[in-house]
Amino acid sequence: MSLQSIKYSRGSLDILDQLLLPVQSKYVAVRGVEDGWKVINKMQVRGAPAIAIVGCLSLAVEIYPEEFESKKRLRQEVEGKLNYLVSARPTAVNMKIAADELLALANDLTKDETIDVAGMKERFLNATEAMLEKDIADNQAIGSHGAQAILKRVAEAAGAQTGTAGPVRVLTHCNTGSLATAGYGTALGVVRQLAELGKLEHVYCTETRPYNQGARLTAYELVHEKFPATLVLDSMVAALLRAKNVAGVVVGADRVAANGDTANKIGTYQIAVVAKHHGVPFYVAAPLTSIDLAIPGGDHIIIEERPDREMTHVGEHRIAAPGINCWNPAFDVTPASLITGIITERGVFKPEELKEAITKLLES
Ligand SMILES: CSC[C@H]1O[C@H](OP(=O)(O)O)[C@H](O)[C@@H]1O
Repeated sequence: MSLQSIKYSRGSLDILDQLLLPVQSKYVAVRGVEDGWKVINKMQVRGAPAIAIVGCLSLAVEIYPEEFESKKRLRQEVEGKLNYLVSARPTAVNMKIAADELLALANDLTKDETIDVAGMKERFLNATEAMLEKDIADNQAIGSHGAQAILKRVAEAAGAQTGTAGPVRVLTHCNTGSLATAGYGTALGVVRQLAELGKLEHVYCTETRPYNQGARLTAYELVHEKFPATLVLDSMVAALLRAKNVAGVVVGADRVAANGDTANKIGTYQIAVVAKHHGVPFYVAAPLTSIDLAIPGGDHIIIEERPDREMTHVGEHRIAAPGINCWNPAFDVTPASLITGIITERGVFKPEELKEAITKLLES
């Protein structure tokens, strides 16, 4: 059993093929950008942060053995390959943000007369490799901020001191753990932190049809960690919140707009509506690399639509009537009005505070 979604050393990249989990744990070699694009598009690797990291590392393994005639030639190669990688899946913003940052670095290095083409390539490789450790550190910070926010909320509701709250029951959707990131996870990082604090009574995970990230991946992680966990059907969330005293919902994000509207796995919006009805706090956990201040609201987010076969078949087994039409958006948008807080590595923000707070952080 492995929870390491990405194995990298300079010149070598392997990803855990998540289409085969949980019954088979098999790594697939990614030898360059073409392989990187394919494993992202086919969802052999998925999860907004993991998509960006695998995409950028696929470029790193491609350029590592190459000798470039000039810094301009290297920059041209980097720009073309990064734009190609961004096209693999349109909704998560992390790959686009990483591409923009790496292209800005390539532009700066091209102009820097103190660095030759070999030095530029080394600096570029170092920048892509740094994404792995930074993502894990960000996720641990998200976990800490998120756990404290949920416990504080529970204590306030009970009129008690924050330190006395819990243990709590939480619900999560899709997979936002080590299999969606470089490690530890975002929303599942909050669950891990609650468990590390001894404050996790129970975690419920939804199956997350049709790719079943919850049943296949999150359940895999929770069993691996020996957390008290229960799998529920996507259709059970209302009954669960009514019956099981869930203290909070925490989900991930693929793209958070400037006003806090959040695109996440299909079904998230529905859970947020049910949480509002039952007075259960609803949190989004996401690194700053999932926040897109360039778009004002959720209506501007492109929602990926995936093949009908993901709905009509489970593996090779057909479960839907031949000939039926299907609608298979991979994500939906939860309006900011349904979100209690957005948990980042720099703190927890109310949606209405997000744009100003993140702008200040990015300028500091
Ligand atoms: C920390 S992963 C964020 C996000 O990505 C997942 O989508 P997919 O499995 O299609 O890549 C899901 O929406 C997670 O919440």
